[in-house]
Amino acid sequence: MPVNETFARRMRRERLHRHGDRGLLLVALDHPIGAGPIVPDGRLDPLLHAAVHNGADAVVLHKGALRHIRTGWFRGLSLIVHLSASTGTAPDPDAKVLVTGVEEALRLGADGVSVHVNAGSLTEARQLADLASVADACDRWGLPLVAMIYPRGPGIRDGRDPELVAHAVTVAAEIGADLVKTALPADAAQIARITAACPIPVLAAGGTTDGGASAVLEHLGTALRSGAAGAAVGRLIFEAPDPGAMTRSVADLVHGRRVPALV
Ligand SMILES: O=C(CO)COP(=O)(O)O
Ligand SMILES: N[C@@H](CC=O)C(=O)O
Repeated sequence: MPVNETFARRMRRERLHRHGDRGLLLVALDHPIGAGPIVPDGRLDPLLHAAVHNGADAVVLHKGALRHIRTGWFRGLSLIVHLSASTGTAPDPDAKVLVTGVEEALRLGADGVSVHVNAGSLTEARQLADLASVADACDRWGLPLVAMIYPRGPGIRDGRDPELVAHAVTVAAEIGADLVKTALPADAAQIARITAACPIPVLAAGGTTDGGASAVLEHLGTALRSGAAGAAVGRLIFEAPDPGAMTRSVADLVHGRRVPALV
């Protein structure tokens, strides 16, 4: 436990772990602002159903989505409200901006908040300042903060470069995040080095499914065996023919540390 953590923040951070172990599975549904609809009928409730019944600990949502889903899911799931956004069609899609704040997230019932920062982007300075102001508000309110930080920008050739990823997760910890989510490299030894050097738990992002679902599951398994504290997974789950079964496969890795049945 960090020595200067308040009772409220510690309680809320511990409560994120719905399965009583050290692993954390966040189902990330914060993609619609960036990429458009993620379900053909606009209904997120079936994905929430899949998450709550298959081992997820929390879901990540933008505030507007909360108007269109049932509250009952959160008897068995925690809610992380995502505070930042950009669209994929923007002149600079890497330029994330804050679209709501910590007090509003608390009014909405959040158990935690998340902020995305693209380290190396043209607007990195402003994104770091935004993360820092959210971290200060989280300190005031005792709310857990997840930093989603990725090396991304005009000078970044490989966003999974181990040196860049190690630096990025360190930035998140130094600014005051409780947890950091990033795209980890493929190599187990590099992941182990990154997670060992980072003072806060590192969550592995799922990432694109262009190489097939099995490749993403295999990567998540490697990350979890190499020091990742959990996973934040979106596309792998909401693009799956059976999101419930896919959530279960990831949850088995996160909570059961079992090698997945490849789908
Ligand atoms: O945390 C995430 C998005 O915010 C992870 O999403 P993907 O698995 O689609 O990369
Ligand atoms: N936060 C991630 C994925 C979700 O939208 C990103 O912006 O790349």
